Amino acid sequence: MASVEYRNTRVAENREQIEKHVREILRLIGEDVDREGLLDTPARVTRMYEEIFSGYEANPQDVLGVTFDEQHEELVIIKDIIYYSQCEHHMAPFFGKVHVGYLPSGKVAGLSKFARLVDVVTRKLQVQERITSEIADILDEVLKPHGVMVVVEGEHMCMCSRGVKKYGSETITSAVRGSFRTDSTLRSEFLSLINR
Ligand SMILES: Nc1nc2c(ncn2[C@@H]2O[C@H](COP(=O)(O)OP(=O)(O)OP(=O)(O)O)[C@@H](O)[C@H]2O)c(=O)[nH]1
Ligand SMILES: [Zn+2]
Repeated sequence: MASVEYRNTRVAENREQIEKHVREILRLIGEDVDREGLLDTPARVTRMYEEIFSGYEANPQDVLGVTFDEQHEELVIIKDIIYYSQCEHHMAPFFGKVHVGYLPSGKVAGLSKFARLVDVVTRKLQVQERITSEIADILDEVLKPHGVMVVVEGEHMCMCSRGVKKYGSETITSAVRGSFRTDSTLRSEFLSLINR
């Protein structure tokens, strides 16, 4: 599989209904839905949903695509993979970076596939902890490596723009599988390389 750009086809199928409901929300918050600036907003929001909720239809295992045999059994790190997601509590954006490290056991995946995996796991309603463990579990399942470690950094708009309003606070989550669980030197090597 080369580059497949996923879209949420359910959103496309239900376009009219979604647009109608967005328009209704605008009306209910006190907006003039007929003013010029808002006329195309329901359609724009619907198109945006096709994109930001495109993760529902992808099979994350397939996204890793072609894996190949390679006898490199030392640490491989793909760091600073940017993601944008929506928190399932408020439907507010949260975003940041994913760092992945793994110890291959004879099978590696194309580097871009890690970024594609991050895209499909994050482009749906999520919580940061689940993003972290889903990525670790999928890599563990597909590549069957000696070990995997995933670190996710995130800034949550539901904590910045509303509620506690703590702009700039950062959430860091990690998940370890296989040898990363028991080998603290390996974890330290991974952390020092992603923080260098
Ligand atoms: N653990 C976790 N919590 C999250 C994530 N995204 C948002 N939240 C939290 O989900 C919680 C929802 O709490 P509720 O008390 O039901 O909602 P709320 O009244 O809007 O809470 P406040 O944000 O404290 O005003 C909040 O504490 C959010 O900060 C996430 O990715 N992981
Ligand atoms: Zn939230």
